[in-house]
Order: sequence, then structure tokens, then C-alpha cells
Amino acid sequence: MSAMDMTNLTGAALLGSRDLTGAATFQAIDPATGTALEPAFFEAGPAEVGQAAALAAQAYPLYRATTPEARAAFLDAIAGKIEALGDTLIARAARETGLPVARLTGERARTTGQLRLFASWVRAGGADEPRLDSALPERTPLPRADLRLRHIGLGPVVVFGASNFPLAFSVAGGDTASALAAGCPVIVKGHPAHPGTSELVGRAIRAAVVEAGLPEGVFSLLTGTSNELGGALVADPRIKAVGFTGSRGGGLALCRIAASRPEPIPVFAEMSSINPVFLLPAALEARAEALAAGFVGSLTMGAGQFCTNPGLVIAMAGPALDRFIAAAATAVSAAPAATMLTPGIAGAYGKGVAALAEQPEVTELAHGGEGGVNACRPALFVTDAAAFLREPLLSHEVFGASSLVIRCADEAEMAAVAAALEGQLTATLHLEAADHALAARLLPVLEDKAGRILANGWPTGVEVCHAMVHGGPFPATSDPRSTSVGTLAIRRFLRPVCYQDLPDALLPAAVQAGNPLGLPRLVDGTPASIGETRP
Ligand SMILES: NC(=O)C1=CN([C@@H]2O[C@H](COP(=O)(O)OP(=O)(O)OC[C@H]3O[C@@H](n4cnc5c(N)ncnc54)[C@H](O)[C@@H]3O)[C@@H](O)[C@H]2O)C=CC1
Ligand SMILES: O=C(O)CCC(=O)C(=O)O
Repeated sequence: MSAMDMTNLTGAALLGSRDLTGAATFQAIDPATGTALEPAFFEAGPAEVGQAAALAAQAYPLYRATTPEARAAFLDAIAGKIEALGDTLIARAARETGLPVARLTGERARTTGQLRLFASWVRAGGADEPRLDSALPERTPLPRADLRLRHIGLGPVVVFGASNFPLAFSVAGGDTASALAAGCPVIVKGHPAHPGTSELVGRAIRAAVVEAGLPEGVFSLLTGTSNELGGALVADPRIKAVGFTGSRGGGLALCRIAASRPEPIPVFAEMSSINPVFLLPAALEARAEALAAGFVGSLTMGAGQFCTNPGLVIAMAGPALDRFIAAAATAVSAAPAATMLTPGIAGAYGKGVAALAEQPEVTELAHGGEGGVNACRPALFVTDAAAFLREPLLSHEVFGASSLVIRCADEAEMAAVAAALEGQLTATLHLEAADHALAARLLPVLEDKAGRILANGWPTGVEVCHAMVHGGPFPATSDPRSTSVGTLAIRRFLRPVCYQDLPDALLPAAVQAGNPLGLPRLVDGTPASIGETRP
């Protein structure tokens, strides 16, 4: 297909190089109007899962044997082809998600930047990560063998596109980029809320596969609305790992399927987080109004549809907190309603806010303007720490622009709230020098709870870089040992293989003598310079 044709939507699922269509179809809904969008998209099912998994399994040995440079060039090409889709991509994504064009334009840059970052990381040896330990034939009482380790891709990976980031966490998002960088073929289960956006990006990836001369099974995109489709993908014996961003219920259902297979596989599910923000006393005293402005900006961004949204604010009761509450309530009242991603998400938000409002010990402080169909009215509530500690419902995620302020009587109560939290993607401290002692007391607890701890910032907006952790203990994710954003995400889809005393001619290039790929390697525990020829 030419670059021009890549922008035409057909409604097909992409099975390697083949387009799949059929009688069973579904349509995207424009959430701003509630109307169905053309065209109709193919409802893939278990039969297509089998075909996609067979193609991916066929592609795996060839794809994982590609050089770092070949894989990096492929990732760079995907980024270029997404950019070449131009305004068509942004316009379709805006109609399918209700997200503003400026936000989607920024998200596209984040997506292509992420692909290019993984390309550079693979070139720098971030996939192979070779380690070599020299033979010690004279060692007593026993000699040591020659040991060489490198990492290989786990095998075909299934990625579930997220609804709330139709580019950066969807078809060519972080999970796909990190799995492809690791040398794993990818089958994307497209999110049914943005099938047109998914097809456009899917065709861009397919074009890059063809251009790179890679096997067609390196990438497939299956579209569909049924849980059976996702379940069959996770259950297929040829699939070796899963990346997911979405609801706690969906993520846990997939974890159960993966764990009950004859061969269980890892599911890296990012699910639910309320991202506590602690306003420590000196900071609150010094800048209550500025904190309120920053908080409401972060809360209402993207109709609050960020898993990093600040859903809980914890502070000591007193005049400074009253100032913060008054300013935040004014800002929330003035905040306009915004269209949410899907009727289902808007419905869940409405129910979540109503459930909070019904709690006897919770007071509604403010809500934003009325909106049209599927709109989110921002909402702000307050309760006290004793009520929060008593009632589990108060710590449930309400996906959207709703937040709960918790008044604490003293430091001990603040520490008790921190200790009672579930696992989180982020925890934020607003502090001044005079708050350091309290912050130091909270920090070990927050380290146990969260993947990222921020000072004097807001959790929305995740930087894509080497030191990022977008993960955390359950229920933030199903596996706290990694991240779904940043180059460390590649580790989820790699496994180490050690070669003991193999002849050099049989070793993979990454660990051969002479370092023909020129990768940084750990040699006898010491980083060896590129081009290092030992041992
Ligand atoms: N933590 C986060 O980053 C996000 C959380 N959410 C939460 O999820 C709710 C619903 O939003 P969605 O994005 O539609 O998430 P979802 O979890 O309902 O769906 C995500 C994907 O998983 C699939 N899926 C869900 N349950 C499944 C099951 N039991 N078996 C097989 N496949 C399944 C869906 O078809 C879809 O492709 C939101 O109201 C919000 O609470 C949504 C987006 C991001
Ligand atoms: O805050 C961000 O930039 C990313 C948030 C995220 O990962 C999500 O909402 O799924």
C-alpha cells in the first residue's frame, strides 16, 4: 500500500500482511455526540487468534536473531511512518476519543520519541546486556568455566491497547515498542474505542515490517470488542508474555487466564492508582493557593483520564488547609466539563462520583460545569483521616477528574493514612526545608507503596527516559519489578541465556571474543569499553 493509501480506513484487522474482514463487525462511537463512526470494523475471534499466533511463532526465531542495528532501524522506520500519516491520524483519534487535537499532537510526538529512544537503547546494547566472566583454569579447588550471558526476546507478546492514550499506550505505544525492541513479535489487541486510529498506526507498522524485509508475523493487529478475543490471545500456547493497561477487573481476568495455562506466562498489567499527594505543613502554609492551582490543573487534565491523576490529597487540618480547599473548590467550580473517552468510562465516572457523594462522612466541596453527552464534571470531596481509614470505598479509583482531600489531625494520622494505602504508580510530597523531617519519616512507607516519588510537582505527565518508573505494587500493576514507560520496560520481555565454554564460532555475536557488535559489556564484573577485545 502507498503512503497515501495508508490513510484510508478499511475496517480490516491486520493479520501479518493480510487484511481480514468478515460479517461480524463493530463501530467506534464519537463520544462527543454518541453517534457511530464509519467504517465498520471486523470482529476478530479465536480463529484469527490462532492464525496470528502461528504467524508470530514463525516470525520469532528470525526476528529475535536480527542485529541490534536492524531492530533499531525498524523502530526508527515505524516512528517515521507514523509521522507520515500526518493530520489524518490526529483527526481520527480526536473523533474517536474526544481528546483535543493539541493533546493528541503532543502524544504523537511522545509516541515517536519513545520508538526512537528504544531504537537508540537497542543500538547501545540495552537489549543484549552482555556479561562475560573469564575462565579461571588454574583456580583451586575448582577451575571456573568461561561464562557468557546475553538476553533474548521471550517470544510472541500480546499487547492490549489502552483507551486513554490512543497513541502512546496503544498500537505503537510503550508496550509494543519495548517488546519489538526486545526481539519479540507483537500481536496487538486493539482497544475497541479507537479502531480507526489503531488501523492507521497498524498499517504504518506493517509498512515498516515490509520495508525492513522482516517476516510478516512480527506484527498483527486484531480488532474486536469481546472478552473472548483477549482471553484467547492470552491463553494461546504460542504467546509468552502480555502487556496491558486498563481496568483492575480486566487486568486481573487476564492474569488469571495466564496463570491457569499449562505453561503460565507473565502479565504486565497496569491497572489502578489514586496517586496520593501529601501537602506537608510548611509548604501548605507558604503556598496553599498556588498548590490548589497546580493541583486542579493536574486533576482536570484530559478529563482526569490519566492513571497518574491525583485522586487523593492528604494534609494536616488547619487554616492553611482551609485556604487550599477554598482555592481548589473555586477552581474546580470554574472548570468546564470535558468529553470522556467512551460511554462506559463516562458511566463508570458518574457512578464513582455518586458513590463518594453518598458516603455519610464525605462532603462534596465542588463540582465543575455541566457538559454534554459523556461529559466529566470535575468533582472535589473532603473527609477526615479516621473515616478514610475505616471505609475501604474511599480509596477506590474513580477514573476521571475526581479527588478526595483527607484532613489529618496530626503527623501520626498522616503516617497512618500513608501506611494504609494500596500500591500506587506515584506518591507526591509538597515540601519546604522545614518539612524534611516529616518527609523523611514518610519516605520509607511511600517507597513500599509507589513506583515513583515526586517532590514539589504533579504526577500527571510521565517522562519517557532511562530513569523513569511507571509501575508499582499491586493494584497499580500486576508485577512491581518493572515499568511500562522508559527503557527499563524492555526487561519485561527479555530472558537471560548463559553460554558455558561454547566455542567462539558457536557463540552469538553479542558475547563473541572481539565484540564484533561493539556493545558495552560487563567483563569480569567491570564495564568494558566498546571495542574491548578481551577475553
Ligand atoms: N489504569 C489505567 O491506566 C487505566 C484504567 N482504566 C479503567 O478501566 C475502565 C474501563 O476502561 P477501558 O479502557 O475500556 O479498560 P478495560 O480494562 O475495560 O479494557 C481494556 C482492554 O482489555 C480488554 N478486556 C477487558 N476485560 C477483559 C476480560 N475480562 N477478558 C479479556 N479482555 C478484556 C478490553 O476489550 C480492552 O481491549 C475505566 O473506567 C478505568 O476505571 C482505563 C484506562 C486506563
Ligand atoms: O501521565 C502520563 O503521562 C501517563 C499516564 C498513564 O500511563 C495512563 O494514564 O495510562
